[in-house]
Amino acid sequence: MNKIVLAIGGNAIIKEGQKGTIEEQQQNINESCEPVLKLVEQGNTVVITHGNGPQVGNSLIKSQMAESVIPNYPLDVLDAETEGNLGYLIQQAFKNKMTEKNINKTVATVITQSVVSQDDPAFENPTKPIGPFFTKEEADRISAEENVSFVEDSGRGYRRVVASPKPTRIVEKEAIEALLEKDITVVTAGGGGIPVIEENGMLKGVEAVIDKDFASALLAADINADYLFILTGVEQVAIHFGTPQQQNLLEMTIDEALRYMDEGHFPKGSMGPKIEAAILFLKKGGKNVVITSIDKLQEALEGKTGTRVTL
Ligand SMILES: Nc1ncnc2c1ncn2[C@@H]1O[C@H](COP(=O)(O)OP(=O)(O)O)[C@@H](O)[C@H]1O
Ligand SMILES: NC(=O)OP(=O)(O)O
Repeated sequence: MNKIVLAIGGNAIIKEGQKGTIEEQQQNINESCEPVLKLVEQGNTVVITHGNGPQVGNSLIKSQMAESVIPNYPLDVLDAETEGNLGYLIQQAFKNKMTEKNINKTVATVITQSVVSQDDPAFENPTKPIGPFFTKEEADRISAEENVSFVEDSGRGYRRVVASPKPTRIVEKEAIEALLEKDITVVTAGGGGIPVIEENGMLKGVEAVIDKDFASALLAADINADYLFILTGVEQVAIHFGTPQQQNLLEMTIDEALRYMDEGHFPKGSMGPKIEAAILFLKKGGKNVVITSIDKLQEALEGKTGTRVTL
């Protein structure tokens, strides 16, 4: 049977147009359980990673709005908060579904730290969209008042952007492997893990949000996963996305992917990192990487849909 890493986008947990209440997030996570549990029932070892873009952006707004009464928290601590609270919601939803189906397994969340380089140029060039979507007028007003940057996000509106350095090491990798050896379903690398730098061998949090696709690719390669599924809002990656010329892709080689990237088909804050993460996984020795939506997981595993990136 296979070891499968499933990376679930933060935008699948708070969907476009939703405010992000806990009930909405629980409902969305519940909907994700069925296809994932099917993999567990088939005997696969499953690792669930997830995004935190909408959630950590919301936490940042909450923290800033409450600043006059309680201390503001740095972004790494907010990353940790979202990794904890989403981990809780995910492990509870999966455990309940397993109980319903008489699957006697433990689900556990591992809070992870992801080491990044202090010199990563991403600190000077914020690209990671977080939080809610705003109109252009709202984004212009907020950026003038608060000195924060916004980008247009795949035709869905404007979102605040923060630095997103590349993870180089998952500190808690051995803990994850130990749980997998005990056949425990692991939820981990949430929000890409908490960004930390190493100074004289010591770890220290830094203010950023790691792309969970990169952290998932790194983790999947490090634990020798057979499959990395990058699950997002679309069934397949496309060129000319969102235009009348849109063409969905069942497969593309790394060279084709890099050419499409150069031609601007994969935006930096959305599809771009997924493609780069897929390439990273393959270059680190990974074999199978597919980008698709969670409801198409089984069909994608059978090669019928999704977009497979190949060497
Ligand atoms: N070339 C493309 N092909 C398919 N989807 C694309 C493309 N370019 C941008 N997108 C958009 O990017 C989204 C994935 O990015 P995002 O929602 O930020 O990821 P996540 O699911 O990790 O939160 C897709 O749902 C789609 O709306
Ligand atoms: N941290 C992260 O990659 O979050 P999203 O998947 O929500 O963008």
